[in-house]
Amino acid sequence: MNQPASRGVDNPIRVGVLGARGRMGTQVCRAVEDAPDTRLVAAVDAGERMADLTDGGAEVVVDFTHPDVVLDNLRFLLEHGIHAVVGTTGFDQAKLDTVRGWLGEHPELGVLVAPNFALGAVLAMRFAQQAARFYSSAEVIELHHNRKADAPSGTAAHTARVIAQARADAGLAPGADATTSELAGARGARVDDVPVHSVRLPGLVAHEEILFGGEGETLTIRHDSLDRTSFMPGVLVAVRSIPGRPGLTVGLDQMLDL
Ligand SMILES: NC(=O)C1=CN([C@@H]2O[C@H](COP(=O)(O)OP(=O)(O)OC[C@H]3O[C@@H](n4cnc5c(N)ncnc54)[C@H](O)[C@@H]3O)[C@@H](O)[C@H]2O)C=CC1
Ligand SMILES: O=C(O)C1=N[C@H](C(=O)O)C[C@H](O)C1
Repeated sequence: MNQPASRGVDNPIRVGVLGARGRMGTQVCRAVEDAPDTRLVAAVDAGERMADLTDGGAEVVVDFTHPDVVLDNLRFLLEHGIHAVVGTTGFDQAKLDTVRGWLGEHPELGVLVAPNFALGAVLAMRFAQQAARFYSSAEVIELHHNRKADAPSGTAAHTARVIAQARADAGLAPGADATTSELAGARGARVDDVPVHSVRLPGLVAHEEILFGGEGETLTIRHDSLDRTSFMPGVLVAVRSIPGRPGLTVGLDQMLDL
């Protein structure tokens, strides 16, 4: 009986990159070229030929583009039988449901949507989920470089949702405070009732603090990506895993043994 060929140096995974000229895309191209078991077969940016992905025989495409274009990209990939690893942010429940619907027509394909590929950020979200039921109040502060397109960050929004869900699962009401805002926005934006604050400064890369408050104590969980290389091990884990994970996976934690 024919066994599927195992992947490695002699049979590398053929990878395409969308957003290939961007801050993340350039790093992903380099990481894919440097890894022994992956080969970069197409690097496509805005206005360039999507057909390069199919001509190059891409099996997996990594997307770091823009929230406004990522769904169109995904539809193209699924229609052409290509698995997707998506780092682009801006995925709410409606967008995830759209992708799930498309995957229903392509049950053999896998899509990972991950708000953050840095190991420490994934752990921080997991720790926040564990802490949530022990504290009445939580707030998220995300800090990023000033070229970032969106606010709040995908990671902060996901973290807030995870905290809210953990509280709801434990039967807890969201924490209250007595403050009246004198100025709109002074208490941040609300994601599922968790306040989220966005800071944008040149010099920053990607940072998140999750603050919990209870009787006479606080707990702060902080993660710092100091360089975009921090995301690359997670991207490569996802590229290797996604061909064996049909359907929609949300969060890199699903592919790690946490
Ligand atoms: N999940 C994660 O770990 C991370 C996610 N991100 C997210 O990745 C996305 C990109 O971030 P950056 O690389 O910093 O942005 P960037 O602006 O440096 O790069 C985006 C690139 O996508 C290109 N692009 C736009 N439309 C395109 C299209 N239709 N097809 C192909 N390419 C297209 C742009 O020309 C640009 O080169 C953002 O949503 C950001 O939040 C960023 C870092 C880590
Ligand atoms: O745009 C970025 O830089 C980042 N985007 C992601 C997000 O919005 O959470 C991940 C990381 O924070 C870097």
